[in-house]
Amino acid sequence: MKLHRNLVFATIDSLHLIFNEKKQADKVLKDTLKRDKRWGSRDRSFIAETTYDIVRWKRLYAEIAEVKEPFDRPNLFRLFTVWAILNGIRLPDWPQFEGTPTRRIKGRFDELSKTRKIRESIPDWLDELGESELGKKWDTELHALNALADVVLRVNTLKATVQDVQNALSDAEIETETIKGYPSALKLKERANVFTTQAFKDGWFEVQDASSQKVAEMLDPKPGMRVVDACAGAGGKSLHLASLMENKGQVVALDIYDNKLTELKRRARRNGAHNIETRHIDSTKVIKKLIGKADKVLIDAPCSGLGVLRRNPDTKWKLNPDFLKSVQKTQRDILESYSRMVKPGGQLLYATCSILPSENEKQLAYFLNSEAGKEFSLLKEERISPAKSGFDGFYMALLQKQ
Ligand SMILES: C[S@@+](CC[C@H](N)C(=O)[O-])C[C@H]1O[C@@H](n2cnc3c(N)ncnc32)[C@H](O)[C@@H]1O
Repeated sequence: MKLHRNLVFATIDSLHLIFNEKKQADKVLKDTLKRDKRWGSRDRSFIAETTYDIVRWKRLYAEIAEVKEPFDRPNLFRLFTVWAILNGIRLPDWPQFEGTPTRRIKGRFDELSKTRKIRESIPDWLDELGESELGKKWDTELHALNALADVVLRVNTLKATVQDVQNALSDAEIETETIKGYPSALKLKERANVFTTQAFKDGWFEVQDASSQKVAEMLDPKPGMRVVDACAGAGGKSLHLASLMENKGQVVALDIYDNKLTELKRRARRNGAHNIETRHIDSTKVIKKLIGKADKVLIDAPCSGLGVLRRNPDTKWKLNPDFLKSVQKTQRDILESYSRMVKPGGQLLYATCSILPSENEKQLAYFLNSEAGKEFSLLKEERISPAKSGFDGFYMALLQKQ
């Protein structure tokens, strides 16, 4: 692979914004990729994949390069150099790469890789937490969470069949395959930008990991029901619920952030999902009005996001113990308060994209022992292990109200 100056500089600029200015990686890349209209898909992939790689391996690379945050420009180049050497890429004759200690980099990589928290590039506190919560399993889960995520699509059955989407993408030279056990999922055989395809613009599919597709399926909403998606965000699950309900009945999508609901409405229009009503939670009244009114309630709770590190590697560097504590309190509050929206005989599904029992099983046990939880019993639960499934880490528990 030949390194091109403007692509490497764009990568370095992105890393500066992510590491030093603490900007969100996906937003930074979205802006960076708009910078030059002449960049083709390979150029864009180089910038995005290299940036994500260096974010993912920040600790390992920084220790190999012996550099500390905040990273000045020469140090960002040192991180890039480590990435290039470890990926077997020949360095061009640029001043930034003069005197690169190739053998030392490889030697330090071998030496430092003996220590898990450096090899897997994770902060000390998070490594200790993972081990204390998951024991021996942490080793394999952590390793799996550093792999590159597949691109998985969910076919919008309101508009197309799996075969329709496969054919349309194949015409655009994007090959896909079905995934056993996931009826609406298609996996890309090779990474590609699917957002520019006509099928996407026409709302035939959404990009949604296979594990995430299990959530709405486990809730199993029926046409005609009233289903509340209590933490709807930009609506990944709301759209899936609407399609499982064949546009009949009502999906009430709630969130505390109105801008996310605005995005949800835009996506719903593209998807032809007409039975979604958004409501911004701007006071407790919004929940009160829905008490005892829902056949099914989905709580796709805010969480650490530890199950989706492959997709959002910068979460490793953004998470901190205080945030974790506060999000766990939010999870308990939400379960207690939002469970009241379920009507007698209805169902509640609690889900997170975390693999930590303290956000999952333990929250559920706490809820079931609380006053609000006494009316509920556990029907089934599922933990999706990134190591075993190859997809995102998720937890979901389905509860029945008496
Ligand atoms: C895991 S994300 C939801 C993802 C979304 N369901 C999807 O499938 O695309 C959790 C959401 O909970 C929202 N949230 C945080 N605190 C909340 C609260 N107290 N009540 C409702 N939603 C909340 C966040 O804004 C975020 O959109």
